[in-house]
Amino acid sequence: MIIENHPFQVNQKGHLEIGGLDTTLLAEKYGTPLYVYDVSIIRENARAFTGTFKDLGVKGRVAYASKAFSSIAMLQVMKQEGLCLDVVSEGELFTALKSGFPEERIHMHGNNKSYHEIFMAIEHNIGCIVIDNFYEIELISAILEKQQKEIDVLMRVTPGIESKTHQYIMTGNEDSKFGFNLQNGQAEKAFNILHNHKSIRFKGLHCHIGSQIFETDRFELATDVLFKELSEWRKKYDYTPDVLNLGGGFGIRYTKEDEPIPYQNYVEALVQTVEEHVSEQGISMPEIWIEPGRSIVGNSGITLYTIGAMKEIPGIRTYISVDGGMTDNLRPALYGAKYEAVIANKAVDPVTEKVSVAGKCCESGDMLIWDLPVPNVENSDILAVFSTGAYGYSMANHYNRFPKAAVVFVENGSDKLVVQRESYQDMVKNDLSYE
Ligand SMILES: Cc1ncc(COP(=O)(O)O)c(C=O)c1O
Ligand SMILES: N[C@@H](CCCC[NH3+])C(=O)O
Repeated sequence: MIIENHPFQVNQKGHLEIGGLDTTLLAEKYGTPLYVYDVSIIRENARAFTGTFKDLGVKGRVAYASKAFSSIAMLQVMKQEGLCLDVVSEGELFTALKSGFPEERIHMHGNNKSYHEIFMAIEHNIGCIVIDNFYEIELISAILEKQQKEIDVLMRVTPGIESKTHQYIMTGNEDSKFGFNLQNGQAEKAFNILHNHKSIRFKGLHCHIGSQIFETDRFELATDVLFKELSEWRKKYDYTPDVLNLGGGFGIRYTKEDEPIPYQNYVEALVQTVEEHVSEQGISMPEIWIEPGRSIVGNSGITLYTIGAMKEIPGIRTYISVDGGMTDNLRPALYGAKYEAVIANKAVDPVTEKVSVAGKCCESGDMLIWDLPVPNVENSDILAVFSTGAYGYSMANHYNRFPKAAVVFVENGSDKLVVQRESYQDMVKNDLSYE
């Protein structure tokens, strides 16, 4: 039997399966909370993007936004799929290098890159730095001079477009901490510095309008805004871009209210919009780069929890508490994000009640799901929350000194531990005594 809205099945015992394996056995083997990824879904998602560029015969790059989930094993899967990689910090870059990711396929982002981060990126000859601000231009110039090198860069611009998503994850609006503003002339000023720079190879523009976006129209609108500016720069400076990076942000299904469109549609819409502008302006087609994070890993991951305490407040609600919460999934507390879940060991049992799933942190706001329909729930049942593959582990934290959970990859019926569960010893390893 197939689970509604999610790419998983139920086995003959009535247990939820992932990648051909019984989730209750995975929970028993590795403990809970446990993040489990079906790697075949990750590959399928990645190929939906790369395959569309191939089918359209358009030169493109798909850079996995590793902020969605960065670990050595995950980046090795991205490498195997031939993707490029977006990193936003020295830590993400370090992980990429440790995973053996080809340096020339790494792109570096960040709205406040440190001297150190830029130094490391240039030292490792990464493929591209996406410049965000004037201070960064100064830092890069000084480091290139010191290392006697050149580097490819893109310039991040904010097109002044509000995407239809949560306010915290909009990035392309005018009032944004990211990038150079197109409206007030900052972008043109930066362009003049970059275009004429002796050791910066200015390849083009970058724009990312936000995350968890379901329509193609805002992406098309943002592309229109870029071409309006580019048309000016062509007339004034005889400049045409080699590359346009149109960001990530493609939406996935968390609950039945979400209606994601096929990933192919985003690539097709972006390519078509760029082609129209290119032919109108009579210039050559730039390479189109995109940076999906959530859409590559989000629906491939689930989190398994063990249900513990339950509290019924007659006439109000029943709380069931799990052995994780906002420490392994901050999204409900931070964005009011919604999730769906099943009792993994009773995946086909008839629904009898609604319960609300609480985490075990000392915060009333530590609620994972409100009003979840479930069969008769008992202590020690296993709860499986869907679509936790993106921004789960990567935003995990140590509140209340809960150790970070383990991560397991499954593919073709076999399982492999890829991130160990943290120990209490790990938790205190940087603490020093004051006695
Ligand atoms: C610059 C940039 N690129 C790519 C992404 C990836 O976004 P998503 O995970 O929604 O695809 C983000 C996050 O919003 C981002 O800020
Ligand atoms: N962390 C966010 C997305 C941030 C995107 C990065 N700019 C989320 O969970 O939805």
